[in-house]
Amino acid sequence: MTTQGLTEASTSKFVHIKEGELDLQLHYNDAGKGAETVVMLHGSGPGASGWANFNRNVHPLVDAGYRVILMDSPGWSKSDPIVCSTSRSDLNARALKGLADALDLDRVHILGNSMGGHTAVAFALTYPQRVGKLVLMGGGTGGASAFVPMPTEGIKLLQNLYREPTIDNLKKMMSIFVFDTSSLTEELFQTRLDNMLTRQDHLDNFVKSAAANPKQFPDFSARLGEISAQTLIVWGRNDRFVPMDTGLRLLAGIANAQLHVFNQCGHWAQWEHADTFNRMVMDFLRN
Ligand SMILES: O=C(O)/C=C/C(=O)/C=C/C=C(\O)C(=O)O
Repeated sequence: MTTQGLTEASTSKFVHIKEGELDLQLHYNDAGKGAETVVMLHGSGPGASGWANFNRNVHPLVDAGYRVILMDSPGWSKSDPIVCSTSRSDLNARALKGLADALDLDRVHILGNSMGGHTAVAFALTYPQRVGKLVLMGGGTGGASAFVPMPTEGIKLLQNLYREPTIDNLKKMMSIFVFDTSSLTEELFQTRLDNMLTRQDHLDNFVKSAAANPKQFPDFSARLGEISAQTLIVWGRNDRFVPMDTGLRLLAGIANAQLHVFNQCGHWAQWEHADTFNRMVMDFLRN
């Protein structure tokens, strides 16, 4: 199949899920028709969505023969709003279980970015039989860094942007989000700002959630040994949001893991180094 014509609008779908205490509508994008499915999970920034995070990764994977599902987590984009006062990683994992059940997907590969990585690990710990391979980028577990003060400078800017969603605060955050800021266009800023402001309820709920439970992403370090899935960990050496030693903790804990570190790369490896990243992921999934 060739991906010409695949757009956010042409792949956009909704589903109602009931999973434990979760009873809500999820938005997702569904692209490609392969026998194997790759689920992509976005990060926690304001205005993030599956399509915003992975628009440089969907087409190559669809062309390589995979079905690609982008799940918008509860509280983001076109999915229903929610206040989370417990573990956001586990809440998202339950949402993914509901989505996988609704789509009749027994087993999925999961590619998670930042919060999406935390969610992928939570899913692998709770539903190990439903996981093929894992790709974790700039995320996988919460917990303290041995080297960098927490919250990091990036997370402080992200939280500030949730509280005051202005173009200036967006630009401040984005200025340390990626390594090469010359790749950020006014169009990208404007799209992201529009995404954020369309859902003031999501912004308010994120702030409420953080007030109710500042540790939205628990530290899974002690349980990483339970994960048997083959895992590719990808990090940017210049990540100022989730520090690189989190990747080393994942590598130490997950037995079948390998780590790739991109130089000159911030928190968005899948976007900043998209071509190499896509080749690496396809090679990892294939072998
Ligand atoms: O605080 C954490 O551990 C996780 C932070 C994130 O998930 C940040 C992600 C930001 C994006 O991916 C974005 O597109 O804004």
